[in-house]
Amino acid sequence: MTARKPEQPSSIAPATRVEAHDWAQITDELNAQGCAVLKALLTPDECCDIAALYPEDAHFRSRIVMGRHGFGRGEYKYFSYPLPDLIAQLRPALYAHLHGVANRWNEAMGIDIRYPAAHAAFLKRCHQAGQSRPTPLLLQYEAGDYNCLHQDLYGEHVFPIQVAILLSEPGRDFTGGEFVLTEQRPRMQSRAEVVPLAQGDAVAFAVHHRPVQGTRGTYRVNLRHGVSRIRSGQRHTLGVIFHDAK
Ligand SMILES: O=C(O)CCC(=O)C(=O)O
Ligand SMILES: [Fe+2]
Repeated sequence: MTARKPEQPSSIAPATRVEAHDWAQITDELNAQGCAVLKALLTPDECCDIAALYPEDAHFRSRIVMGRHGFGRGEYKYFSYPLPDLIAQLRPALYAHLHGVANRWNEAMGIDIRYPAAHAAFLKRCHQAGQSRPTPLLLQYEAGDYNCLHQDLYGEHVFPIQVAILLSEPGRDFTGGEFVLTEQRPRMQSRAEVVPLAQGDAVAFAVHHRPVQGTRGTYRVNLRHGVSRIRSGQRHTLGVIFHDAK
């Protein structure tokens, strides 16, 4: 007789794990700070499995060497459709919890675009406008690499929140390489935020702008994200962007 193995977190469907997070708190954090962390969204095994896809070109539509474009140093690859199962499940599950925040941000900023409840419906809108190439990406950094501050805009249609998942363990797999957000406020100096992440943690953050409640009403701030220099080792990230690309 074989002993039954206790249920491993990795046997729980990713969409179920998304549900288990405290979305009221994540929503509050996003509204207050423009970013929120989802602890242990992926298990260490899942992180290793996804990072191990990097050399397997059959999963990807293109490879970008950041130094060639002035994006920093390091490289990344965009997945092709169909996405690996785990990513294909996570993307709509995360979107379903984020579209409400996105709609309230647009309302507060006086933007009349609204996002449908289902990711498939939003993707249809992107695809009909010619944005049909998948945007989930896998990034790989070595010692000395970094990712310059940027915004992931790929056409007219933009979902205003994206998610990045750290696949490597800080201190063990790499040092340095902090996830950084900057927020540019109108007629004021910029604010920086460093987001501490452990392996498997996800950060949800504003893609390009968000509303901030000031004393004299709501104003719009402009955000960028990047990664500080990797001091040693190797760092992998999974990027989940909800709009597709031209
Ligand atoms: O490597 C990171 O943490 C940032 C990745 C990134 O720029 C993205 O997911 O859009
Ligand atoms: Fe990015």
